[in-house]
Amino acid sequence: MPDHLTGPVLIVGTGLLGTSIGLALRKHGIEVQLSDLSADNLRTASGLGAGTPHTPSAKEPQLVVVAVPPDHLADAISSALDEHPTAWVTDIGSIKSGPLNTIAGHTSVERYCGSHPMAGTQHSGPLTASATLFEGRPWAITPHEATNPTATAVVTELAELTGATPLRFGPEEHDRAVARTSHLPHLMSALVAGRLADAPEGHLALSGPGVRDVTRIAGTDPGMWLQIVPANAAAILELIDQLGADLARLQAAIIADDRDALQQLLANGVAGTLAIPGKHGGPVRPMSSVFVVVPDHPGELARLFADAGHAGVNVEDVHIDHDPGRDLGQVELVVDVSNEETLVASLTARGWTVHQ
Ligand SMILES: NC(=O)c1ccc[n+]([C@@H]2O[C@H](COP(=O)([O-])OP(=O)(O)OC[C@H]3O[C@@H](n4cnc5c(N)ncnc54)[C@H](O)[C@@H]3O)[C@@H](O)[C@H]2O)c1
Ligand SMILES: O=C(O)C(=O)C[C@]1(C(=O)O)C=C[C@@H](O)C=C1
Repeated sequence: MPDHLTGPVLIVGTGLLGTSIGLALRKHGIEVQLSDLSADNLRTASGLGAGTPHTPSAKEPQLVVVAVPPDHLADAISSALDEHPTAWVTDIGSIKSGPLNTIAGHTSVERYCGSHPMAGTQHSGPLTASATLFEGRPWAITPHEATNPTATAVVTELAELTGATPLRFGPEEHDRAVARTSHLPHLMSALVAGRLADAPEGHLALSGPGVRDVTRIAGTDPGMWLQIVPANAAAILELIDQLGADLARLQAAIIADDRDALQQLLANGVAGTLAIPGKHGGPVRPMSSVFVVVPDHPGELARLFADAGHAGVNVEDVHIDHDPGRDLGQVELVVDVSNEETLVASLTARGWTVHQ
């Protein structure tokens, strides 16, 4: 077996993640075989061009990527090691220690190296998959003590080929890290969104970008999270304890109108947002938002992006808001702060209504 990624790659589980990995690998001409318990998802993924359904006569895979729901990871990794005795095996599940502990006694466990791309959306299933899902995102590579170094190298190459940035973590360290960066944020988003579900009539008409930013991920199908949370309970509970203490401090500060205490809690939040690394794991670059009023007609967004392109400005992020009751939308273009004035001048000259 070559010690770098040549394929074929067998993807087990053709949902959002599995199909996105297949699409990204096909762009590099790597042979991708697909399998799934759901014949519908398998058909959709292969129809989208993520690979071809795996058959018993298919060429032996060099690498198996297990992309099934968290509760089924250990069984699927173990089956992959049994059924493909010459293949390296990885999984891309959101938690690493539990599945590893279950398969630790497998006679071929050295062929397994866990991994976890920090990329996703609030949707599941193959239909919303994208070849570019992983671009610029971190991808944890989590070898265990007995992992063969070639398995680690091949899985690292998988992450790189999809455009992600591979980062090495031990499995337990990984689980503690994602409790903070993924699991707690998801649960808090769900709790804040839960306060909206029983809002008095009419109040939600005042939903601006703030509440949308905080609650987007709460819209995810709870199925995956019902499996992730118990699998990382200890690390999540430790953070909930800390957060509980913060909430008590916040409550006390508000009751006592203690501006200093309130300032400290808010400043901590600012420090937290600044600590998040930028794209590709680089330092955070200062960004600016340019808001553009866009008529709610076909083709207007394409025209706006083309005009931003003419200005020579790279749009780093986009958010779209609809103005309730009006035939207008507001598009927030997030750009490097050094490009803000150029973009505003260029879009204004081309007839757009722009706010900063
Ligand atoms: N969605 C995300 O944001 C995200 C991000 C990173 C990692 N992950 C992890 O990736 C994995 C897949 O998540 P997803 O969002 O693609 O889920 P998904 O629900 O979109 O897809 C899961 C797929 O696995 C199939 N499946 C279930 N059990 C199977 C089995 N035993 N054998 C073969 N196929 C099986 C299902 O039919 C489905 O097609 C999960 O372990 C999740 O923790 C998800
Ligand atoms: O963007 C999103 O929708 C996600 O929540 C993706 C996200 C995360 O960043 O927390 C969710 C769970 C996965 O294990 C990895 C990525």
